[in-house]
Amino acid sequence: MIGIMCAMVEELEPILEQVEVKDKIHHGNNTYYLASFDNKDIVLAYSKIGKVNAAITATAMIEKFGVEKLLFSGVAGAIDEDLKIGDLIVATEVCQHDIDLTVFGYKHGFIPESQIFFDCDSNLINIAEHVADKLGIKLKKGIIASGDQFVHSKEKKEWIKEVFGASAIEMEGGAVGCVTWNYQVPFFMLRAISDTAEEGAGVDFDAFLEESSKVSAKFLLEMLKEI
Ligand SMILES: Nc1ncnc2c(CN3C[C@H](CSc4cnccn4)[C@@H](O)C3)c[nH]c12
Repeated sequence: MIGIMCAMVEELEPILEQVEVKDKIHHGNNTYYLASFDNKDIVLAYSKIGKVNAAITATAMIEKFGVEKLLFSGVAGAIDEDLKIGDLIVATEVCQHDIDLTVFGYKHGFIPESQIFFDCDSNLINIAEHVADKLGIKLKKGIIASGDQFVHSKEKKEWIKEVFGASAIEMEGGAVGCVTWNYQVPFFMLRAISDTAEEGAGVDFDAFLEESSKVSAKFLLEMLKEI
């Protein structure tokens, strides 16, 4: 079983429209859609915004639905200057920029018995690169940082870039990476840029959420054909 996760309903809708939904299961204040696509069994859900909600959904996908690969599709704020609105980025690693135990001598993003960075699955990244080549689509790869805040400040964005080397910013991937690392389930995350994460990002976000969600969804569905 392949799991497909998003954070917002707007990110999931363009995927749901393209798959054959067989059943809907309500669980833990989420709706899980059991579907098939390209003769593959998939379960889809949006978690709601933020790392805790994302962790709940990722855990349920694994524990209740037995997913063996978890793929995330959605939008993100750009940190790297070469990322423009509508561009795609695949996460090589994810982290949580709002974890701070530095007073105890730990690095930003570190929690004891855990790790700062969680690797995304190299096989799925390779498939994404193959699909991008086939479709002639530019696909950036990089570290994506998550935190429970919508970043709309150049100063904050630059700090996250300096401390974590992140190329993009969002609010769920780091939590999903932590869950999949703990359960040893392959994790892949694709995001399309919706804003610059600087002053005024909220306006861009509202304007480009739907369009960028479709960019990510379309690419993810192409990937599903190759998995
Ligand atoms: N600059 C940014 N910083 C942090 N995260 C992001 C994202 C990615 N998603 C979108 C959404 C913003 S919060 C939200 C959205 N709409 C209504 C309420 N909250 C949240 O799920 C994280 C895109 N740009 C980002």
